[in-house]
Amino acid sequence: MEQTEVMKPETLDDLIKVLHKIFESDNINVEEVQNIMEAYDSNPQEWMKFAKFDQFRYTRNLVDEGNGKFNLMILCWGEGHGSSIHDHTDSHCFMKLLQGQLKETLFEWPDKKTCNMVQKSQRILQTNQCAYINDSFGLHRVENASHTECSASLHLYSPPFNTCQTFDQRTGHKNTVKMTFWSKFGERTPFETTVSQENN
Ligand SMILES: N[C@@H](CS(=O)O)C(=O)O
Ligand SMILES: [Fe+2]
Repeated sequence: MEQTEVMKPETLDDLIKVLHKIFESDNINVEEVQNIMEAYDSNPQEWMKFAKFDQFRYTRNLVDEGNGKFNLMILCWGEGHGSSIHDHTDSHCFMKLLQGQLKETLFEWPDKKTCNMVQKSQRILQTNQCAYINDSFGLHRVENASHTECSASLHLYSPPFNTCQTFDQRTGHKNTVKMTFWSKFGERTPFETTVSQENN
């Protein structure tokens, strides 16, 4: 597939503009998106207004709805916060570190007969790095393993989705959970719509 030359987005707004352009097409070049997201140098001044932390669990903060083609959000991870093992509902998932580090652990889909969860690999993502996953790669769990620093990550999901499956590491049993936003466009989401968040 043709890849337009990688230009460097100078700001988060710039990055969002480029992403809109790329996602006008129905054929997504994963490497191109990954390169563009990685090329943006995280500047906390530009994304601070979206980054709302919670004391107890990681938060999902919607930044842009990508003309219906993608959801762009900032996830805020306090010390020790992590997600459960989960899938990505057949979507593309790009995850760029804006601040701190995150540990990503990959798992195979549970064995149909034994329900065993097999760990495939583990890596530490550094600031500005952009990782990619979809369901064909397997499942993952993401954690801020630091006890002293918080982390923030920019996630792009295409197409957008609002439920996923989570898996119990010991039994391989799965649950469908609703995913909600802690804030949208910098404004805290009203309480009623956030109580069912369960993916952490
Ligand atoms: N996929 C997760 C975050 S992560 O652990 O990759 C979510 O959207 O909440
Ligand atoms: Fe994920």
